[in-house]
Amino acid sequence: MFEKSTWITLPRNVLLGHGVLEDLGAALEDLYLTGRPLVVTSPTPNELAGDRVRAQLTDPETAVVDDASFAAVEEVVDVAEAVDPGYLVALGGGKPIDTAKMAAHRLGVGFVSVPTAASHDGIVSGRSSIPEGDTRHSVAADPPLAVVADTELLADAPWELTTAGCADIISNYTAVKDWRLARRLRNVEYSEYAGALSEMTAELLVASADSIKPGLEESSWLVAKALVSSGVAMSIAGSSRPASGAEHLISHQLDRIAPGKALHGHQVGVGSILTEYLHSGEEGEWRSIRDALASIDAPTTAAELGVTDEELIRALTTAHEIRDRYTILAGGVTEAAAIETATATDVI
Ligand SMILES: NC(=O)C1=CN([C@@H]2O[C@H](COP(=O)(O)OP(=O)(O)OC[C@H]3O[C@@H](n4cnc5c(N)ncnc54)[C@H](OP(=O)(O)O)[C@@H]3O)[C@@H](O)[C@H]2O)C=CC1
Ligand SMILES: O=C(CO)COP(=O)(O)O
Ligand SMILES: [Zn+2]
Repeated sequence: MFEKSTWITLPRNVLLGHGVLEDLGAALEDLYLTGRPLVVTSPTPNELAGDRVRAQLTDPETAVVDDASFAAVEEVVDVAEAVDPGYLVALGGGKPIDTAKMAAHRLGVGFVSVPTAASHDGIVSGRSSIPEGDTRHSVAADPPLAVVADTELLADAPWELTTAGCADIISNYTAVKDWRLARRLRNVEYSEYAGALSEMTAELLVASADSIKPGLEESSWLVAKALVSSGVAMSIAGSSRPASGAEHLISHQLDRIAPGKALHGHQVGVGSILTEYLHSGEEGEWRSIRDALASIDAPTTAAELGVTDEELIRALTTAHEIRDRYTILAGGVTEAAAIETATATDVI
């Protein structure tokens, strides 16, 4: 008997382009949302775009969070208790969007994603990435009901946020390799569609690398399209697997070992150079990944990330402890192997 089934949840409206922030009100109307809106944001995005967002909402309340954590989710839930919101509006980078995503899930309401930076592919995904103690959870939530990604706003953000988004996409290459490895060795459920979409997204972005330059709004357009596509791959998979493999584990570990030093996207990009080398050795594609990162001004070394060689090696040797996700790191990489990998790839 045939017993397979799937349930894919995707945003209903994706508005992407110059000036679309002014269409937020129309996008909300199209969703028939009712009740008070609660804007979940962080300090810089609130300052940059909070008033433009609130001007399109009826009787909005705002919760400003500083990070993506279970405590931040509780802060939002506390504000929501007084407001009884009908829906949330997530405004900012990956951290407020992840926080709002989880809070919306907790509160049983929908949310709309308004990114202020093209820095990560959680804009559309149905998962939140939340650190807790020695681990990092990929928490199931719902994707946004709508995404309003204004390329004018994204292009005004510091260039390194856009290069971080590019690197988060380039890391899909190794994430999918890890996913396939886990299917072969651990019989992990694998989606050909999600894997192919994730890889194709990285390929198309790398093919457009010449058009990704600071000061060009076109760059934000290209990167934001890729971020949406990668988020859809995660929604199809029902997991962050298509966009998060061992390179992400290394980045999550760096967040613990050397907090605040580098952006998520930049860390996963460097992680991808290392894990591609671990997958395929000297003859593998690690140079292509490094060159793709360099071509869009993303870091390719520990020094460019602002972390020490020792911190990088510690992250590489301990990354497998972060969560129970089978990757090329399997039971761990010895210090000698980590040093050889990082040296051979010029990461240290
Ligand atoms: N759920 C998922 O599927 C995914 C989740 N992620 C998560 O997203 C996070 C990374 O996202 P990222 O955006 O780098 O992190 P942040 O949200 O911390 O944003 C990075 C920095 O950019 C600032 N900022 C945001 N917008 C602007 C702007 N327009 N102009 C100037 N500064 C701005 C933020 O300010 P401020 O400090 O005020 O916030 C912050 O300092 C990680 O926690 C990662 O795990 C990443 C990929 C996928
Ligand atoms: O960053 C992600 C995809 O780019 C997802 O993060 P996780 O590794 O927490 O699933
Ligand atoms: Zn990521």
